[in-house]
Amino acid sequence: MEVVIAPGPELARLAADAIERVLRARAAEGGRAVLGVATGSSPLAVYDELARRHTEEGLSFAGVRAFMLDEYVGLPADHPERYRNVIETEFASRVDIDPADVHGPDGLAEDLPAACAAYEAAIAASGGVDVQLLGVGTDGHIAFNEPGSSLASRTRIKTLTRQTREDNARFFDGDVSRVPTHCLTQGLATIMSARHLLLLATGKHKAEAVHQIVEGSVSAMWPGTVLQHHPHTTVLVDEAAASRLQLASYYRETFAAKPDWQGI
Ligand SMILES: N[C@@H]1[C@@H](O)[C@H](O)[C@@H](COP(=O)(O)O)O[C@@H]1O
Repeated sequence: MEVVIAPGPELARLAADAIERVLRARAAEGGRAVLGVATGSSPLAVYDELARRHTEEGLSFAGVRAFMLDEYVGLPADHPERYRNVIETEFASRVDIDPADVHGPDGLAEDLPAACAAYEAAIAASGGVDVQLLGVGTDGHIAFNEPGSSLASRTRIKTLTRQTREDNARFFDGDVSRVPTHCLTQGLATIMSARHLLLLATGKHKAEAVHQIVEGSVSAMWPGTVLQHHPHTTVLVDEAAASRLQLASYYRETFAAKPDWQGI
């Protein structure tokens, strides 16, 4: 696991660099990159940077396929907080990706388990996710894999914890009763199948989760700790989110000594 401690705008640039590298490498070999996209506030600066590179530098997302991490169950199709709409607003509509290439679990399906299985099959059929953006909940959840999630889980229905619903109430006029109670989420094993994981966390409220994920024991109680088993995870954090890391000076020295060509 590689830990990078830097100011927010620098983190967004590094994440965009990693994504751009994959896009260019796939395009050069005549293939199609597969991008894992996430909701929440953490990836927003990355989408801003990717949109800027698209507009100002001609970075193209034509042919790129995107897979979302999760979706609320039951939010109406036109609800602005439906994750499909959030990704459309924050990312897809700002670049040249084909809307038909943006996929998410169908939280309005009549048969939700079948929708979860279909989503797993679609990810597999794409060849798998090249680079996956991730945020983290204050309780250490990634996507919507709440504490107690099986480390071997695949896309499925989950019940949201009170904590997550309270955290997300800010997107629903501060009214927790309007936050859906259920979601469909990629499982931890689904996320672990991606080739490169980029976890972004900023702010003091993420410090404990970041500490657990990077330095704690692997446990379903802190679902993000499963990332310790991934061969290529990059944890991008600002000073506040890094404030509980025991080996912070080691991570800083390691990154500062890294040659320019190595990237993240
Ligand atoms: N399902 C999403 C997660 O994917 C996200 O990581 C988390 C943290 O969001 P934020 O980045 O806004 O703190 O929020 C939600 O629960």
